[in-house]
Amino acid sequence: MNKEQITLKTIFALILDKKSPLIYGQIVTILAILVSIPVPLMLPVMVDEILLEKPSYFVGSINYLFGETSPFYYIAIVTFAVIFLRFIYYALSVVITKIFTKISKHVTFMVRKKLLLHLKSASMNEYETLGSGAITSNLITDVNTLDNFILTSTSRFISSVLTLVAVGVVMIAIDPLLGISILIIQPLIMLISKKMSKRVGSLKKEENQAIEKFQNTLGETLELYGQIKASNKESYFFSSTVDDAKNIQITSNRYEYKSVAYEKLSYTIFLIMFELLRASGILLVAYSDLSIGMMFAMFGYIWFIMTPVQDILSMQYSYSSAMAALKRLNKILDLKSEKTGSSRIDSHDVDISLKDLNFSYANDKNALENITLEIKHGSKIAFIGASGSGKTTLAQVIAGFYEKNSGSLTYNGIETEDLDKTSLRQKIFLVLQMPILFNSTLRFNITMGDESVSDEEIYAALEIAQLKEMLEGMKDGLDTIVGHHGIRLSGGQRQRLSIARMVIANPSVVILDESTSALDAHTEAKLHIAIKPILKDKTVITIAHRLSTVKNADMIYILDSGAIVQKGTHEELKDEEGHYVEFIKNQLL
Ligand SMILES: Nc1ncnc2c1ncn2[C@@H]1O[C@H](COP(=O)(O)OP(=O)(O)OP(=O)(O)O)[C@@H](O)[C@H]1O
Repeated sequence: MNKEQITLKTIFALILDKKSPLIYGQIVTILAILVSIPVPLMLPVMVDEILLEKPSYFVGSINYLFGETSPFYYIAIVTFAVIFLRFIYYALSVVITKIFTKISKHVTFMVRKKLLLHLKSASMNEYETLGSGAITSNLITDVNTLDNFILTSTSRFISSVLTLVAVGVVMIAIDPLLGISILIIQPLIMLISKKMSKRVGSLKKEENQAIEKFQNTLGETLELYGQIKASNKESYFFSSTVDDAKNIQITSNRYEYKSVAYEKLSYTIFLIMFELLRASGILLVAYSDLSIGMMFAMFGYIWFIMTPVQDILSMQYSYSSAMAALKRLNKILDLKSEKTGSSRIDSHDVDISLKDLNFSYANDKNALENITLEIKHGSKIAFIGASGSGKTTLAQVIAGFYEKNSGSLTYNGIETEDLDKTSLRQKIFLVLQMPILFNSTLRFNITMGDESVSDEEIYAALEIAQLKEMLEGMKDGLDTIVGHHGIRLSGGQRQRLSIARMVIANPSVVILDESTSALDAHTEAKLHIAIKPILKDKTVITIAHRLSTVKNADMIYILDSGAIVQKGTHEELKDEEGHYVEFIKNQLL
């Protein structure tokens, strides 16, 4: 087991962080129990002491405090006392809930924080094995399940057990036979009804699955609405969504009527047992010395212990769901962290070297095979190859996004494992083919939140990226919101924005992965001219399909099925039989 994992022990330790509220909470809980226990007893006692004229403790105490008075006042005083105790109980319950909610929210916050901090350093390869959907649901739903368990176990478990013990003592003192019968029968009935609710649990599961499937289909249908219309597939997609909606109707129908039937059945069993206990109570009054008042008190306690019994029984369910949630949460903590060291790249110049490097995406076959190459600082390199040959993968491994499986990857002679990854990312900038933007302002998307960048610098970067005209057309200028994933910008505008981001970041190594593929030839040419001085002293790795883009590179690497199959300058390769000649031929077609 990974030592980082969250276990019950971890949770317990987090609860103990709040030691004083915890102790205070338990003291208030005991007070609340002490206040609530006499309540069901007080008015029934009046039956004996007033109606059956057998004055005892209560009447005696009232006489002592207020002097002898009439039955009306005796009953009124006790009623006020009961109401008062109920209010006190209410106030104490609020305090208890406040204390324990605070404790459970502290624990769940710490759990969320631990998971987020782990995610922050998870390696990309590992992160992709779970995906954003599962992680989001873990961080929200599973942590909430845990929250529920912590709240109920810290606040209600001890109080329920203590209440049952206290009531048990009182009931046995009143009448041992009836007391023990109630203490055995009541939980037994609750257990039976719990078992019944388990049966409907599987129906609820079916309903939930149907809802989840509907949500997924609906989500995808709505997200790809435009594409569905463009491919004239509305009928197909919407009819399968309607089928999923129908499935919700069927499963909900089954679940809802059966759950009500079971609920009512278990309540009926409870009422029958209640009647039997009542009959036993009356028989005990008739044949033993149990008084009528005490009999009523016992009836009151049957209802009274319903809540603690229910709480204890539901704790088992809450415990098993919390354990299942923990298991899922620990999957996040099992994601291996990015290997990072403390060595930093201090110089501006970065020489990159790859030797016999292999890489595969999670358990797949190798996406990169025995890659060996040297990238000297300031050189201009190009990767070409068929679609799927591994160009982007290679660029991402060089940029430190993915971790190699074997071989060596060094920056200025420092192995990637020993390198502080933040220092690497300051030096390398990857301009993607399809940059995804934050749903924020243009300014934020260019500076990535770095407030030290002035508007003048941003305007200059936008001018180089050929976005000045676009900016002039926006009435909110740099404060224009770009929409979810940058939806309000065209593909070409997003690519240019990413280039502006690179200009601002001013890295030593720039990787351009088809970063101008969405531009028209005229804009692309202008951009190349504008960016040339910026790239002059930088290492530039270009991935491109156009001959004109790669022709002037110092070294061209040709990839096929994840391996370098040819390398050389344009001059060397153009006469060499192989992939490059094919590449040139294809450009001429
Ligand atoms: N995140 C990923 N998870 C799993 N496999 C992936 C992932 N990204 C790419 N691949 C696989 O790795 C191989 C190389 O993909 P890569 O994107 O590096 O190719 P490419 O040469 O850049 O292609 P293109 O020119 O189409 O962009 C492909 O077989 C692809 O299916």
